[in-house]
Amino acid sequence: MTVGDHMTQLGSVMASAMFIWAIFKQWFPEDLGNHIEKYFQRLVTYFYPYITITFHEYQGDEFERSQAYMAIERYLSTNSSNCAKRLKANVIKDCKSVVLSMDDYEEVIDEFKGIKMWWTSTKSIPQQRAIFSYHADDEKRYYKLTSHRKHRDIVVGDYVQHVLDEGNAIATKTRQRKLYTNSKSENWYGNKRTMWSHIMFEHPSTFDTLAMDPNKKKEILNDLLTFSKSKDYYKKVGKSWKRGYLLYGPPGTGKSSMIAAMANLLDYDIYDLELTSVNDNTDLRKLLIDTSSKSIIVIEDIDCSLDLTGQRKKKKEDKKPDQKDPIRKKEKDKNKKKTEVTLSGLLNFIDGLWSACGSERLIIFTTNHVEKLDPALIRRGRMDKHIEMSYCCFQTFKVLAKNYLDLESHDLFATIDRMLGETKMTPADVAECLMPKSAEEDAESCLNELIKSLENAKEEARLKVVESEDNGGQKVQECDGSSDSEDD
Ligand SMILES: Nc1ncnc2c1ncn2[C@@H]1O[C@H](COP(=O)(O)OP(=O)(O)OP(=O)(O)O)[C@@H](O)[C@H]1O
Ligand SMILES: [Mg+2]
Repeated sequence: MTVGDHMTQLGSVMASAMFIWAIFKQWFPEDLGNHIEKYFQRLVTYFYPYITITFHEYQGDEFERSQAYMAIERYLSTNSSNCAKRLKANVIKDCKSVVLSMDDYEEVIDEFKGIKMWWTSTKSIPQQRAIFSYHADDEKRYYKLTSHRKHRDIVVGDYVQHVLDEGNAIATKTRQRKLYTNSKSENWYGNKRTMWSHIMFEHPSTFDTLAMDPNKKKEILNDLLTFSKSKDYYKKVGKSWKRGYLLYGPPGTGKSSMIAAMANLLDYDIYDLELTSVNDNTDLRKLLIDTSSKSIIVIEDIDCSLDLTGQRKKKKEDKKPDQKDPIRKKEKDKNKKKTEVTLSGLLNFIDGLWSACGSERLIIFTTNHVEKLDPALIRRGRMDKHIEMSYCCFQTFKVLAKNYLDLESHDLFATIDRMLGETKMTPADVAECLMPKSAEEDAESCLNELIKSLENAKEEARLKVVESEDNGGQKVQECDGSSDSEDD
């Protein structure tokens, strides 16, 4: 008879004895019954030569699945698929791969340093179902590890750690990156699980496809790689392991593409934080606590999200209509009424005590108007690196030409070089010109289209200057003639 059979038989004898005792217990006074049960348990433990450890899927009132449970699940999924007879299939990565794990009540045997370990996956179903529960179901799953008592130290110490480490290593290898976004505070219904919703993150942008000055690109790349390897350094200097980036520049210069490239480089998740959906500073803190390590927390268009900019500035500035971006202004006004997140709340989110929960995180703000931001928000230490994403220069164009047309040089490059120096055009607009619109369009016609667009942009810019000069002249005359003009 194997140890496994022995354990099963002994286990069932003990279980039967416990069952019989449960029937008899009701005939005893409560105190006496509890007393007998205590000694009975001790007796069972004395004769039962095994130790059993359970790992529950949810611990206490936590909404999140236990990290240990998930690590064991992954560890056993590599192990159990060979031995277990009943398996659960979990389809991942757009139905491209299947992860198998032990089905409920299935048992597998693992071996560690010559010692046998029995794993069972079990679930308990509550007698009374909750009328309303946040969990998808009320069944409580757990893994039970059983081994011989004489190996207790190895099981509790080395083996459990080995399983958790292996499980986490498998997670890193098979990790699917996610793009999270926060739902409106009023839709959380007190349930942590509804705070962030996510989709799989599969953005194709990389540092190779990102068009910008190669030296600047290399500097950012090194900065990111150094950060990701600096766990010990941050600990040594007493800083939490996080780094802030401010990406600024006109629309279409590659700020969002840069964030995607960063996530792809470091294999991080992205939390796209929509500040206007957050009710107040308390909710902001809850969201922060619920983000994982190895992630990028992004607040796009920070100047439009909240009135974070005007608090320390003159009121007069606020009263001016946002003529440049009326849609964003309207949105901003609408949202300002709903959210009570303040600048100090946001600063606390970035580098207050709460920000130290979790580690290995990037916090990125993007803006089209860096000059509008409160200096406190972007000072070094909060936003450690300020990166300007600007209009297309010749270096940027060369990366786009290589990516979009497979061209490293061409006779027309010299003309484009000269024209880019004279005209402001975003990489997004340049990329649009370089993209062939039909099968007949070859590289040269794309370059010619770009030259035409650059000529048009130059002419438009010239007309704007003439127009503004005319308006300026007119305004001076108006000011001379009237004392109650708007600017006064
Ligand atoms: N530097 C760049 N390198 C490569 N592609 C770029 C770059 N800038 C813009 N693009 C192209 O233009 C599109 C728009 O760029 P992106 O969304 O990154 O701009 P943005 O700076 O985030 O704009 P906004 O300020 O409006 O959010 C991208 O999908 C990409 O195809
Ligand atoms: Mg963007």
